[in-house]
Amino acid sequence: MILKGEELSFCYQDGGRQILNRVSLSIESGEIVGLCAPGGFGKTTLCKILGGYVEPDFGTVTLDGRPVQDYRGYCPVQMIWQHPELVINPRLKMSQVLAEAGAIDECVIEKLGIETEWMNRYPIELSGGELQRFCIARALGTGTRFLLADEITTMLDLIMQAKIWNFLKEESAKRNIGMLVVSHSDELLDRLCSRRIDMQLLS
Ligand SMILES: Nc1ncnc2c1ncn2[C@@H]1O[C@H](COP(=O)(O)OP(=O)(O)OP(=O)(O)O)[C@@H](O)[C@H]1O
Repeated sequence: MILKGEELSFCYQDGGRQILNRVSLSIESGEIVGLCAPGGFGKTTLCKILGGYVEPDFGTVTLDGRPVQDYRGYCPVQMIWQHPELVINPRLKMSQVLAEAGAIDECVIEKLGIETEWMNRYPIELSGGELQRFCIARALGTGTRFLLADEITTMLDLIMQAKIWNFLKEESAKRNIGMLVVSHSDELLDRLCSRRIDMQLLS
């Protein structure tokens, strides 16, 4: 499969700053691609558009030629956000949060170190790092083909960061999932990615 963004342009308000200007990129199944640029350059915005959360003002996002916005129900392109507390419904118990994603392989839960006891808690009763592990699990439903990982480990300690990236790398290889990894860490991108896209060179 191939996830393609073509000629993407976007600004948040009419007449506001142009965040994306005819940006094109593509990611193939099983590839791990780094995305870098200075803060505020538009990395999160690009991910939101690639994941179908926000419509571009111009341009298209397709998955094997089919517009990503056309997917109803579970979208094969899943985004993991930088701030887990902002994307989890505070009124749901963690077991219900996971149920929203449909089928998730039991070994995903296990490898992320999610403890059974946490399932019965509300989001406010978990640490940021514990919550982020639920968000990663939720993004790895069996229908996921591409993952957009937007600075997902900044709130985790170094040991947990290493565990999560090793796990995601394995999962990407095992399930042929394509991944776009947004990070300010050159070291992480060097270690993980087969190529890197510098957004400053895209438009
Ligand atoms: N909902 C919004 N409304 C208006 N402007 C926004 C909105 N979201 C982001 N912006 C602006 O768009 C620009 C790009 O933001 P974005 O979050 O995509 O950048 P980023 O490269 O991911 O930044 P960082 O590395 O700091 O996370 C920033 O100037 C930001 O202030």
